Amino acid sequence: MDRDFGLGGLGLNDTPKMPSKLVPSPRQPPLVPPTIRGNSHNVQTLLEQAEKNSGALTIHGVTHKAEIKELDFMEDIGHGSCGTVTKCSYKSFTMAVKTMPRTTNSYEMSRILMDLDVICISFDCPYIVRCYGYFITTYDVRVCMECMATCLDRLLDRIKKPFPERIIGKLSISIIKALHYLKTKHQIMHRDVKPSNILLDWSGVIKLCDFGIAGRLIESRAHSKTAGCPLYMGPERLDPNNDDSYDIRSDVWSLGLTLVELATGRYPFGGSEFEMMSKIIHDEPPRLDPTMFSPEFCDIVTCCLQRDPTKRLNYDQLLQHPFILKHEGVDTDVEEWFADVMCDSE
Ligand SMILES: Nc1ncnc2c1ncn2[C@@H]1O[C@H](COP(=O)(O)OP(=O)(O)OP(=O)(O)O)[C@@H](O)[C@H]1O
Repeated sequence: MDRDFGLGGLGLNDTPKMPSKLVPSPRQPPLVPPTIRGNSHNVQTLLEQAEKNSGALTIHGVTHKAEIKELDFMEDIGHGSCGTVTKCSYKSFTMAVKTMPRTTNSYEMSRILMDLDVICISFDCPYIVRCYGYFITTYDVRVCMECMATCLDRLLDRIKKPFPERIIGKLSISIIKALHYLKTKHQIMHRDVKPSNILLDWSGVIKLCDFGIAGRLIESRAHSKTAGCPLYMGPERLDPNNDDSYDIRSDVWSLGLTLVELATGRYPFGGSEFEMMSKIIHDEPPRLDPTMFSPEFCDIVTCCLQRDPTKRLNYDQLLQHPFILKHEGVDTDVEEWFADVMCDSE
């Protein structure tokens, strides 16, 4: 694979060299706790380590020692809870730059470092948005990424109609492979799978982004209950009576809800946020209408949206599911569909 960032962000190359707790070595068992959270000493140390590679941008295999003033602002892309994303150019090369203000709050800082860490170590996954490098200044952290065309929630908003099943088939493959990669290669779960964290580029390539609240797995389980958007959390993460740990199957639930939202054009629960969360915990999980969708599609959604996490399929099983196998074998032109819907919605 063409590897665009030799920096590997935080001093990482093909093999992570830094003995940092920020970087789990794939060769060791996953057992680095989510160390950086809430521990200001750790956060400071990790930040100092990361600063060593600040300004190294690797584009088309060439590493440039860049300065922030060489980034030319082109336009705003959007804002999230952690920062702002803008389109910039560096020596005529277009990038999306996510700027996150530095803060003295070590939890917030650990989110920024986690986002940076995961995107950097995932350079070899074609289903995760690519990082060219980053800048750490006195005031903020700026992550330079490949510039995608849009995220799926904005696209839904814009086209105001559901995505066709064949497109959902293709994007399911990419997202399941991205999540599977994070789990098997880095022992990480995403914890914030939702349409706004799935990006699409103009050639129809689909990628996962936004790793600020990703969690390290300890003996395959994650422990922080608070991280993530509650509306996409599995019932086991919302239920106050549940113990504090959960596993990748919580991301499988979030994936299932995302598929329903894309297939129907709307988030499946209504009411206030509290009512929606209560429905997730107590009501029957959403299902697709079998008169409108193929049996395989209805089935994969049912397999993801099981109230009992142990009944949900894991990634290996999802990758073997008939819905995924069917769409892997079909030549679907996502690029053409995307160009058409963008044109129709102008
Ligand atoms: N690499 C990228 N290329 C193009 N657009 C991007 C890229 N990364 C993020 N965006 C867009 O920028 C906007 C802000 O993204 P960001 O990840 O900061 O927040 P979010 O995911 O929307 O919200 P939150 O962080 O609260 O979950 C989103 O609309 C997202 O689609």
